[in-house]
Amino acid sequence: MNFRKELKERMLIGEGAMGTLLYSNGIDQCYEELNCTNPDQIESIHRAYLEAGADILQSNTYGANFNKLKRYGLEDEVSRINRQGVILAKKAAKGKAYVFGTIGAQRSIRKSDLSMEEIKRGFREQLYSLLMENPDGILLETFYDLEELETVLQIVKNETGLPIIANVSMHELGNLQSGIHLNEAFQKLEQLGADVVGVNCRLGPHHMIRALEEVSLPKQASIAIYPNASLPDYVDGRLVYKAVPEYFGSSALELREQGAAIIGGCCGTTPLHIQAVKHAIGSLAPVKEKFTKSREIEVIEVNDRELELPLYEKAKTERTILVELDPPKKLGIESFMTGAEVLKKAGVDSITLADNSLASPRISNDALANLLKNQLNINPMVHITCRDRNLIGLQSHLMGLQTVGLNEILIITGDPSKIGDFPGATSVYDLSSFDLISMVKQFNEGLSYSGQSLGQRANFKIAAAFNPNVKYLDKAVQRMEKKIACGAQSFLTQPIYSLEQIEEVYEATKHLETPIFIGIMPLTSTRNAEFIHNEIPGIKLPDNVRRAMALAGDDPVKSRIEGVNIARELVDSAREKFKGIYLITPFLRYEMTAELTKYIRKVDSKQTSEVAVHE
Ligand SMILES: Cc1cc2nc3c(=O)[nH]c(=O)nc-3n(C[C@H](O)[C@H](O)[C@H](O)COP(=O)(O)OP(=O)(O)OC[C@H]3O[C@@H](n4cnc5c(N)ncnc54)[C@H](O)[C@@H]3O)c2cc1C
Ligand code: MET
Ligand SMILES: [Zn+2]
Repeated sequence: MNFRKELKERMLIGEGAMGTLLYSNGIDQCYEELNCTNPDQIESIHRAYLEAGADILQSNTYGANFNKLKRYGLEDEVSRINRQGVILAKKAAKGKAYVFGTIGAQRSIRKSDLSMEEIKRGFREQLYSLLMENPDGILLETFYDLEELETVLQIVKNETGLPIIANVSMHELGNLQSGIHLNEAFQKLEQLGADVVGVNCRLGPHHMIRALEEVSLPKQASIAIYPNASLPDYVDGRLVYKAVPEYFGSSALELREQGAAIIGGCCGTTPLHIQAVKHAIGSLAPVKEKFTKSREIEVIEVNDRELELPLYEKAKTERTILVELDPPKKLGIESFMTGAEVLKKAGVDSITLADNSLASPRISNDALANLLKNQLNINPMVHITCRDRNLIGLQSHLMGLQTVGLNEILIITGDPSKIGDFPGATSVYDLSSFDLISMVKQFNEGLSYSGQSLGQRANFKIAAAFNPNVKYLDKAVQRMEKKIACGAQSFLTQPIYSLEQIEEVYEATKHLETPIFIGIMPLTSTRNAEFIHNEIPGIKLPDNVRRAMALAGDDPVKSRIEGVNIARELVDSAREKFKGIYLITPFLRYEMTAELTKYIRKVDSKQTSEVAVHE
């Protein structure tokens, strides 16, 4: 038997599911451990697939790497489980089928914290264990992350001359997680030396066929397709797949027409599915040519609804004042709307609305932003955290904001749920602030997260957060630079309380062209000052500031005056060096931020007239 030769001459059939078959048999443990604890069961499943017509068996070692086995306390068993996996498949194959050593991705569909170094280490250990038992090839599967697959493929290429099947998994139809199209992914994998490039899992035959229609035949490599039985259904807390083997079989013919040379099955498939494939494709040869549908590139219109200069552009050349006015925590928006009106009259350029700041629920900021826009003709800035919405929610939210013309947004990670009123709530964090900034930039190019056309370009103006209240300012500046590289167009800082810090921020960021809005939040009382000084991470108030607030004591009027006076001093220093000022309204006390706004406008206009007199 010569795999590479046979692959060009006739269609080959792969195995079907192992994991979901064991799961549907009621097994709920580490499937790969069964290679050692219940070898007969694994061998008999391989045998059932062989009898159904499979030409390629794959070892039951999909998740048998250090990082996944560790979850079961089996990290010391990597070698034994993998070696035993190949031995069992060989025993079942009895020389009548090829046996490939299976290696599954370590990063799954969700973002994982595993570094590439950890992945490589785990991968190498698994690969060496499989190779000890002389498989006929290596099958890499369920790789949502192309970068991970490219990395491990290179390692296999360096370690062995055995045939390699490299299977990605699609995110949206035709696209991988990173937005790259299947056709390009196949070309890259072929260039790196995969004998077979393919797709497995997540989608059923229908979507695999549709995706292949836009994929051309590779120059050298062959194509493998391992669809799931169907899309999964969620019944009584378990994932179940519709089992229609005949449909699976007839789909195999279409997959062949679209270029597949190997057809197997992934989740939800059974020996009956593989038998149906065998009946359908018999001993046909793979196609040598095919019609490739051109990719539908929808016309992306440029959205030209720009009415005002974006805030980040404005802040490059003239004084720009943003004031944060947070949505109320209770129903009833009278004082919020009054506050917004007062701030508008005071001369703010925009009102920014936090997204459930401090991880506690507030009236949704997009609803209030809409009211501000429509009722008060204010162009608000909407904060968006990565905490409360998953990848679906974030994309839908952005499309909604774009549709109603709320394009000024501030992207932040978001305070974690555990600090807020519902500490048990999930902090989603499907995306980091860097990822979300990149995604919005991609929206502005007319593409969704996974690279599908949105039909139009969005026109978001992307602000990001800069926290200078950290031990190492240079690290925070590096994060800014990374955010700029992702697409950030301006920065708003955490509140700053000392003149020295304004100077430090200026020195540390003066090389950047991206405008910075310096955050200033007036203190409201001595208690407020002491809380910030003693409990808020990273913030230390200068002694004179704490003393001044303490002198005002419990008197609310004196405290307000003192709070505004201290903020004025900070404003004076900030306005000399930065055009952007970001005033944060404490506890809906908008009269304080309105007073500061008027103050800035007044001193600016005074300066302008002084300059005019000199001229
Ligand atoms: C202008 C502004 C507006 C905000 N609006 C909201 C809001 O609407 N809703 C809300 O819930 N929260 C809000 N926050 C709070 C913010 O989400 C938290 O401060 C969050 O922890 C940091 O988010 P980020 O996007 O600035 O940080 P990112 O740069 O995305 O950092 C994320 C995490 O990385 C770590 N990190 C950051 N910098 C460093 C560093 N120098 N060294 C080591 N680790 C680091 C921290 O753990 C941090 O939490 C706002 C903050 C700012 C500055
Ligand atoms: N081949 C593996 C199995 O059937 C891959 C599953 S994809 C999550 O268990
Ligand atoms: Zn699968």
